[in-house]
Amino acid sequence: MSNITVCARFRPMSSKEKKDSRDNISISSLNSESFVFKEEKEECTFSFDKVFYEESMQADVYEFLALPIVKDAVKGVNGTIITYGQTGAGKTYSVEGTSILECDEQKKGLLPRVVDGLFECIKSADELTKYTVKLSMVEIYMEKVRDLLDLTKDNIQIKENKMQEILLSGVTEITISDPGRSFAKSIWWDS
Ligand SMILES: Nc1ncnc2c1ncn2[C@@H]1O[C@H](COP(=O)(O)OP(=O)(O)OP(=O)(O)O)[C@@H](O)[C@H]1O
Repeated sequence: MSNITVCARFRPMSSKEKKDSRDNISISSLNSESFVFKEEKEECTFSFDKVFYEESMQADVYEFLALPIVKDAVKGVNGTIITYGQTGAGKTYSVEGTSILECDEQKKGLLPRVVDGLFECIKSADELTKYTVKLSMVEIYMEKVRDLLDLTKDNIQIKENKMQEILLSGVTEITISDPGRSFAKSIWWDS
């Protein structure tokens, strides 16, 4: 498997989209890695590491895409998860779920699952290894990095150290000791 995994996810169409949808455009599944996009007489096949179709569950996306990254992180390997897509495509749903405070197990997104998974992996790791879990939250807006845990830091600089690690200089880091606390803290800081 390569170092980068790229997946596509379809979400169910809204009632408005169903009403407005054009008959001359269709998407058909070939298998779990490819689909065919058809417009008029033109056909195009798209292939990914995995395609999550409309009926895919949040747990499927987590297990395929995020769990390997969580397991690697516990072994000291850096990982990143990026969602990309036009407005309304389903990025927030995939990452957070219907709400970041959502209790519905099925609809929980990647973020709460990653936090739970991280602590699960740490719990089952050997007792000789000591872990520290820290949380930072930033947003990039108009080319500036803003610290969401301290809004006075509105122009955080991205730097590289001698070990070629990318750092957000001066960003707020809070130490997290259990999964529940990470959300309580981030929500408390946010409000
Ligand atoms: N896989 C899914 N299953 C069911 N509903 C979904 C799914 N993905 C997205 N939705 C719903 O579609 C709507 C748009 O999704 P969402 O808000 O996640 O889009 P977004 O890409 O984050 O948009 P924006 O860039 O505008 O913030 C929401 O009502 C969301 O609940």
